[in-house]
Amino acid sequence: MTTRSAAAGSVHSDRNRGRRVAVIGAGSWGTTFAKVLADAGCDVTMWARRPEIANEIQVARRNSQYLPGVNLPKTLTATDDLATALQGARLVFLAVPSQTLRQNLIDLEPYLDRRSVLVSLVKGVEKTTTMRMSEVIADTLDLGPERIAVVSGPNIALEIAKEQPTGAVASCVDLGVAQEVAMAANAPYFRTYVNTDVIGTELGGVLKNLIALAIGIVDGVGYGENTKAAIITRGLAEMTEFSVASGADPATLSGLAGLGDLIATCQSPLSRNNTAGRLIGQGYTQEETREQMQQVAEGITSVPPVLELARERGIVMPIVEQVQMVLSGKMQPEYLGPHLATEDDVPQAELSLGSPQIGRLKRLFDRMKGTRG
Ligand SMILES: NC(=O)C1=CN([C@@H]2O[C@H](COP(=O)(O)OP(=O)(O)OC[C@H]3O[C@@H](n4cnc5c(N)ncnc54)[C@H](OP(=O)(O)O)[C@@H]3O)[C@@H](O)[C@H]2O)C=CC1
Ligand SMILES: O=C(CO)COP(=O)(O)O
Repeated sequence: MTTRSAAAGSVHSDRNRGRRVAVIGAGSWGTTFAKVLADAGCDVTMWARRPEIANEIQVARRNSQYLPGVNLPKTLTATDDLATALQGARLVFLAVPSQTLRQNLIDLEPYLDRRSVLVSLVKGVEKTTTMRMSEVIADTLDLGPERIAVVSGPNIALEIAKEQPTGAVASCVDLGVAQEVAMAANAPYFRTYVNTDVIGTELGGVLKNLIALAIGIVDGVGYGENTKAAIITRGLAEMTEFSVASGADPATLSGLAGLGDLIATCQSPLSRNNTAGRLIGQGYTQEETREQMQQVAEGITSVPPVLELARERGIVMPIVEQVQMVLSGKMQPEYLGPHLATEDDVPQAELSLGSPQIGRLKRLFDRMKGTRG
């Protein structure tokens, strides 16, 4: 079968001819995004922290650990040396775990061109600071917002690596910079749109992971489509309320970076968050689930900081609250639902909460009464 990138010929390549970009991180998303950029005609160098991964990409055009069966473009190069990866790169795409990003930025700063734009592909929140990734970049590198962009959307890596068509949003407060990022990431099978709502675009990617965990949990329990549809619908309401309270435009949450990504992640068995939730719903502990997962499931780490921010902002997130209770072993997975469980719903023996927590849940439940579905 002719691939879309081969069929499209040089139209995309011409627009990006000579554009040097770097991708930091060679897991499933870093490698896939590097392929998108290369198929869009950019001159891409990936950085892998393990030399054997860089070597396999460079020599065999494969990353067999993260993208089995996928051939990578010949124009893609890889290295385990940060200075080489960053040399001359105007756009630097970051595809590392959210909890390591700060240290990765500290490591790469000496080699960074002061005119470079940093583009986060990461969908998590820093646990220790509750910062979004664009905030971590600004904080660590002391960059202005016009030098920081994010890309997010319904982007399950393996599907895109196989050139199945989809889209994403590139966002920066400077529309010109968002357009530059989008131009670099427009491949025949990957269309990148633009907006200037960095907060909404970024939070869409963070929050959908938490709802996907809830979907996985009820799937693991054996509940069907009604339960999942209700969780997705109410989940989107939670995502939107939280994001708007954080400064986002609500329209962003009904676009590719919100609803689009929510649907993809909640429906796909390839989603790591969905998979982690399913294991927990089947009765594995959080620790056992982490051990079984070979890849990053950002949602598990993001739950506590998101709830902390929600409380600060006076936002009620019943589904995320319940995910937290299940993850911490305080509620059995079968009691998770689209509404907030209270002690009236859950037999006391199944709910190992202290009385302050029950009081909090009751207060949240009271505030939920009359909420539109
Ligand atoms: N996969 C997907 O479909 C999508 C993922 N994302 C986001 O992309 C981000 C990266 O995830 P993804 O590529 O999927 O994760 P993977 O689990 O596939 O890969 C993780 C990558 O991070 C590297 N890594 C781990 N620890 C460190 C560290 N301390 N310093 C530097 N690199 C490290 C790993 O290197 P090593 O192999 O050496 O361990 C590996 O390259 C996440 O925030 C995720 O939410 C966004 C959209 C889609
Ligand atoms: O962000 C993603 C899809 O857009 C990938 O989701 P997972 O991290 O759950 O695999």
